[in-house]
Amino acid sequence: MVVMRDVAIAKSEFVPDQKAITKVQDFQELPELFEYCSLPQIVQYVKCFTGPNIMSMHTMLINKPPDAGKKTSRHPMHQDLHYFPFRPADRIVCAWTAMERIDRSNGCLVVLPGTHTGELKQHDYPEWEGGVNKMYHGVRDYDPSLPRVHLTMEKGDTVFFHPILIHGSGMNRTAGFRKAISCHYASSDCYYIDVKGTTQENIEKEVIELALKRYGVEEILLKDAWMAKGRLVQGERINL
Ligand SMILES: CCCCCCCC(=O)SCCNC(=O)CCNC(=O)[C@H](O)C(C)(C)COP(=O)(O)OP(=O)(O)OC[C@H]1O[C@@H](n2cnc3c(N)ncnc32)[C@H](O)[C@@H]1OP(=O)(O)O
Ligand SMILES: O=C(O)CCC(=O)C(=O)O
Repeated sequence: MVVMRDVAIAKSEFVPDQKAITKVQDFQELPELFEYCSLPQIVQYVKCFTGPNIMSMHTMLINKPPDAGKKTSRHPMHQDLHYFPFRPADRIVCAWTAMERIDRSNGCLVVLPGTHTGELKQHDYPEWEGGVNKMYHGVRDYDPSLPRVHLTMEKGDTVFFHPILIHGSGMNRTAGFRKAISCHYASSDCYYIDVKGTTQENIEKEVIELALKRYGVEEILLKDAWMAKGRLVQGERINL
């Protein structure tokens, strides 16, 4: 499990530690939270994309904090496939469930409809004055005039989306912590790719640096990190 703090709040001396938490990632070994990933109400839709052999690859409990005034609570527009060294993209899907009412005031999801039919684009850190959270890469070039949809969701509403869909989320302008839970699923028939020489090389480099710093692990590839995180939800574990 990785506990992540908002960069602006983590660097402030005045905020109690737990008030800085922006997300808990990789909860696949925590039964109470992992129950979300196998809920029949969710899996019945996931199966339409993955088929019967379903792996959970990435889990997040997102706790977007009240913005500290630096706009770091925003999540830049990105494509999740940037982080994933496995394919095909059409066999990967994200389920994202609102744990309370989420609208523009507390930083709802923003999507660019139809972009899932495009290509994976180059991602980098956005040039934001107030700082950017670690590994929150954004799409370098997308057409800012494309129509945007802000997803207002009620507690328990779930959205399912493709890993090439360009999406992000806005600033939390309220005093509350905006909560959502999500799981990225993939078919266990998916296969790993080598990201060397691709646009994903920069995220692999960061993951390798983090693995060395946090766990003292040397000589890993992006796919090794994912192999360790993946967990079977249903069916048979094949390639992943
Ligand atoms: C990899 C899979 C992604 C899947 C795709 C889904 C889309 C996404 O969610 S993208 C975002 C993914 N982000 C991540 O996975 C990041 C995971 N986070 C982490 O690993 C840690 O929280 C990490 C490395 C940022 C901080 O680790 P932690 O052990 O808490 O650090 P800590 O010892 O307190 O602080 C170390 C330094 O990092 C800084 N820091 C703390 N939090 C952050 C942050 N959010 N961003 C940037 N710097 C930070 C601290 O201020 C400190 O700086 P300094 O050395 O200058 O004093
Ligand atoms: O919950 C959010 O604010 C955005 C989550 C997201 O886009 C992601 O983690 O990929």
